[in-house]
Amino acid sequence: MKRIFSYATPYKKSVVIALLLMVVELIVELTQPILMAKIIDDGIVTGDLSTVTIWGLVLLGLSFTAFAAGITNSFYAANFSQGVGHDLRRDLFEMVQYFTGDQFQRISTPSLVTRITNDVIQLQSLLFMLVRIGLRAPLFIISALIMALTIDVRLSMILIGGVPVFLVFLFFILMKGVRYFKKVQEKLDALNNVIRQNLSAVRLVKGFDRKDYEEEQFRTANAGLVAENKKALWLMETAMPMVMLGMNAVILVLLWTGSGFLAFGNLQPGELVAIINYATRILFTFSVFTFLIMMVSRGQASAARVEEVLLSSVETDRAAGSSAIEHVEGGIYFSDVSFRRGGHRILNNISFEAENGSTVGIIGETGSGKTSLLHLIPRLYEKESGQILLDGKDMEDYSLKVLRQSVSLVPQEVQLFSGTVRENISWGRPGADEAEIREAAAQAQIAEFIESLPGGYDTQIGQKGVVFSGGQKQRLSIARALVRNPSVLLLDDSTSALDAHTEKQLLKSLDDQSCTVFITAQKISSIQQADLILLLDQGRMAAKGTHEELLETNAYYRRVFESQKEGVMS
Ligand SMILES: Nc1ncnc2c1ncn2[C@@H]1O[C@H](COP(=O)(O)OP(=O)(O)OP(=O)(O)O)[C@@H](O)[C@H]1O
Repeated sequence: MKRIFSYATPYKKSVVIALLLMVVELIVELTQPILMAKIIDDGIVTGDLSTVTIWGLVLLGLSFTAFAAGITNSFYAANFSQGVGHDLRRDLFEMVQYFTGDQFQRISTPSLVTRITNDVIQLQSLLFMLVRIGLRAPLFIISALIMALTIDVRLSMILIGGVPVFLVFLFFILMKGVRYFKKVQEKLDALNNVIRQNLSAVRLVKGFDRKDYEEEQFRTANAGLVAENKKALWLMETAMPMVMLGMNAVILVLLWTGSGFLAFGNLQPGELVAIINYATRILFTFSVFTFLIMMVSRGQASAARVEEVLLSSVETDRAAGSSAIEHVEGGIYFSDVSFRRGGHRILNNISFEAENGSTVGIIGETGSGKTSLLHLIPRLYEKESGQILLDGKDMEDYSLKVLRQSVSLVPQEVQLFSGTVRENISWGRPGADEAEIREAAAQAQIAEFIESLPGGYDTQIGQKGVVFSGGQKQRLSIARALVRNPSVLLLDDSTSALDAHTEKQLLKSLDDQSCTVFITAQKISSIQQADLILLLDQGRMAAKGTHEELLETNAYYRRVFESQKEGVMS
């Protein structure tokens, strides 16, 4: 919670004003029973109507003051809580932009969505209630007890005796509540996960006729959320009546003892009314406390989840580096690099050198570690051991900003955005001019197709526009990477959907680029012309060299090449 509270600093003024107004409300509330006692004892009992009128008017005036203070307090409390919510969402979103692959694996995407939206809303509500009644409730209980003591010590002791019992009970509820609400938020993550998976694979679900299975998954996740919510709410809903029951018992004891004191003339009727009034208000405050405890329980669970993301900054800051190196040429050197994920060694002692401006082909069976190797270059993942040099300097000496501006990755799963073709290409480098966008499209061998569209570069892509084929999408995403003028271009199986002719043209065009190009592929023909070919086998470097060298020295490479050649010819 500490980190969350630090977000209150810019809203100090709102908090201070809200708290001052809360004190006004508190003072009025505390004086009301005393004024009532005065009206009864000095006015009603003695038949003095003018005392009743004067103090009655004072009571009315004070009530209006409390009303105005309450409304204004709400306004400042809202200003404060909404402001903190806004800042939290902003920082969480920014933090996620710097997340490494491992961090995304640790906190899933649906969970991040829940944290940035729902968890922040929980915290906003908690902060609002804290400023509105959070301090007022305990302050009122303490001051009301003191006021009651000034009226009658004997009766007040009965009241004071009941308070610790309630506090222990409420603490127990708080501890249980935090556990329950943590589970509620986890179930919400699980439900979001099911919805996200279903929506992103909606065509697959229809194609495979898996609607019933998906509905069952949703029903289970939905029922899980309801069950945890019920548990948490049941806890809170039983706590409130139990507090009421206890406090009513205390009031009964007060009335019974107080009537005895009245009969013996040891107490004035107004004094008994005032003490009962304080007791009733304390009772009400305890019931508000129960509600507040529910919010604190829920807020604490949410705070822990939000802070987990915010505290990732330590990791991110470390990864971000603080180097002054601004320019990247593109020479890459791997020395004995190993990489581990989910407890498994994915890459083992990989070593190679890619000269600046050269083309490196990476080939190997599915799951051999090609994608993982590429992801180590822009530091989307962190290596376990070994050394990666960029232009002869340790990769970790570069700031993430410079590194990722110089290295362009075209991922295996192509991602286009809603918008025009032009916007999709210039997304790679905002500010790229028309000539640069067209040049990147030409280099990616997609310019001709774009120009054949009725809207040209203004054609809308996606649900409301043209749907591109797999190969067109691949080329568009290569254009998006090329418009950045990268020093290192990483193509992860990005030519797999192209026909042989287009692929050849594209590879030739890439060969003319001055950047270092890494291409992973299943087909040897896609990387045959590379200056260096890396053959991976279960995360190990099985062989490396040019196509001719590998044909000569590596039987496995030769066999694969022959079988692929036959496949093409047959
Ligand atoms: N997040 C992860 N957690 C654990 N293991 C992973 C993770 N991502 C990948 N792996 C494993 O790492 C190995 C290498 O995966 P990688 O995607 O790098 O292979 P690849 O050669 O690119 O495969 P493909 O040709 O199918 O794309 C695989 O065995 C895969 O199961």
